[in-house]
Amino acid sequence: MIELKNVRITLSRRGYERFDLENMNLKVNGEKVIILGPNGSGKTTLLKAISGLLPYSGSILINGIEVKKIRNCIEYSTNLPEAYEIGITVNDIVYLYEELKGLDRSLFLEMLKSLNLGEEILRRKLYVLSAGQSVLVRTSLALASRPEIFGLDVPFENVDAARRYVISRYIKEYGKEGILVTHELDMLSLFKDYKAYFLVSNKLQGPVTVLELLESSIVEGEREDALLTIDVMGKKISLVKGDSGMKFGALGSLNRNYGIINV
Ligand SMILES: Nc1ncnc2c1ncn2[C@@H]1O[C@H](COP(=O)(O)OP(=O)(O)OP(=O)(O)O)[C@@H](O)[C@H]1O
Repeated sequence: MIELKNVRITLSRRGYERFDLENMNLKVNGEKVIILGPNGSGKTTLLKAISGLLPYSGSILINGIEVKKIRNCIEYSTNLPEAYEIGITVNDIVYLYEELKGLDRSLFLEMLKSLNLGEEILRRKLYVLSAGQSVLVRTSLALASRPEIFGLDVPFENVDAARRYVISRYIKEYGKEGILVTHELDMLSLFKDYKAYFLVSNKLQGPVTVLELLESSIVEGEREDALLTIDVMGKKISLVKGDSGMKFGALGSLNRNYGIINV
């Protein structure tokens, strides 16, 4: 189980504006959920904190244990590059992860094969792989350790259409529960029974099931019959059943959701 209670994460680098996520609350128990949200809304930041890669205040529990106290949580795997980019070859990472996370090498090799990635990739350093190859290798590494829980950041980014389908099959097959961050609306229809949350305007809003999302329309303002009302830059947008607004998947509707079109 992943549990976030009043989590606050502050990113600051000298000379850059500060970025804060606060009051993040979430419970993922025996299910896989999707987090959607505009560029820069903090999805990766949230996943990094859940993966033990960033400091936070409040509480992030993986199976009841505070993440900052866990050195290597065997039940949890992530595809975040920070967990792998240590300047060694994919093969060395495989050895390391067999040791550290119980990675199943033969499952990993089977995944590479079905993704049509030759084994020569094992001899290369992760950072010399193409963007798509890197994400496929990291996602396969995360899933081939047969984690109980996963946190996957944009596993379809830079991945071609054929391989997206292969990787989504593995995402569905492995891990009892987890968080999947994606922008790829085309892929949502493969995850219809998952719950979706929106990270917009510094709020984690939801859930609504992906099926409801795909069948819903977006209207401006608050509506009593709304499946979900989202705050987007101080304005309210409601997801409602039926065709009274713009269909969720229609051109422009997500833009509204993400606050690009001024409503
Ligand atoms: N070290 C840092 N110091 C200050 N701000 C940072 C730092 N790292 C990231 N940020 C900022 O934090 C915000 C959230 O970044 P994050 O990568 O979590 O967004 P995201 O929702 O995953 O975006 P995308 O959809 O583009 O991947 C961005 O505005 C980013 O510029």
